[in-house]
Amino acid sequence: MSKLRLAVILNPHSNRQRAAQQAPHIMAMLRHFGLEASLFKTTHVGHATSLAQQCVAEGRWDGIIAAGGDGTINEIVNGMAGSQLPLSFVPLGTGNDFVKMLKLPSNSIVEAIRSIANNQLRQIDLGMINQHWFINGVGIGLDANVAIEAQKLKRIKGGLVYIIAVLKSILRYEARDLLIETDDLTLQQRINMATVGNGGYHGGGFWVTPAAKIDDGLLDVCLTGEQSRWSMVRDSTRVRQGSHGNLPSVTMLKTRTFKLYSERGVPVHVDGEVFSANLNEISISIQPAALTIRV
Ligand SMILES: Nc1ncnc2c1ncn2[C@@H]1O[C@H](COP(=O)(O)OP(=O)(O)OP(=O)(O)O)[C@@H](O)[C@H]1O
Repeated sequence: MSKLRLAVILNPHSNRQRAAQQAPHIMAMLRHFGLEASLFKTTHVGHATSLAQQCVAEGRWDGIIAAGGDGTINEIVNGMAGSQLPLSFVPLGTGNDFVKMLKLPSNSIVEAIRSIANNQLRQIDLGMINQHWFINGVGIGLDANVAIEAQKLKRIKGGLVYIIAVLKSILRYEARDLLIETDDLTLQQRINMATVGNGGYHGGGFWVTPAAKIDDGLLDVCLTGEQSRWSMVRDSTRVRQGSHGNLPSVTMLKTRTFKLYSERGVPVHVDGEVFSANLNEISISIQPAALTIRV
């Protein structure tokens, strides 16, 4: 069998610039496992989408490898939509929430590349929000506000950014009155946070939608109603373990479509990146078996 020819799209900016140093190691490991690969580094926001579009159009690749975090995977998926080209993953991000669904032997670069070389293909679902693809999930409300606050803190480095962003959001974010429509329900509720997942892990390892499967043709939704600031902090350990489903403030749902209306507007993140600071209408659907992956 001839060698697989793979295009590696690497975001050197992932995990606070640490991904940049991994490029030589990744290329050496790909060669070691008998794969032929070329490296394309992103130079700006949105670049991974145009690189993926270019790879699809060229027609000379057997697959693309997303080397970065969830935001990079999202950009690549948006450049590959509709193509049959398989996508693989070398996790280099901060949260790496999507790849947690793939149950790779460990989170190491070598194991990720070993599994790519095994050449097992599978079909997975993708989500779509207002005409934009997502692979892992959409966060609406407080957690999207955290992403917005973190973006504002450009001058502060390291994990402190997230601690400040979380504290500011818990202290200042106000729950919104939302109208939500799913396949079988219409709800009118004051909501602090809504997570719509294809994958199960969000916000850097929180198991918010623990029943999610990436190939079941369904979205998993977790709605959190208005609650005191103290109970938000207290319940966060339950969310990490995925055991928050029966808390009184939490509603879990499965659906194919999810529509939301908010008069005041809500902040939204998609696959961990800020999507909008204020949306009044959101329409989300699941597209079954929309992406082929090689993992
Ligand atoms: N050269 C670049 N300079 C600045 N930003 C970039 C560059 N290339 C890509 N980006 C942006 O970096 C964003 C974040 O990257 P990514 O999600 O891979 O890392 P992360 O945030 O550390 O990981 P995770 O999302 O898994 O927590 C991407 O959405 C992309 O728009």
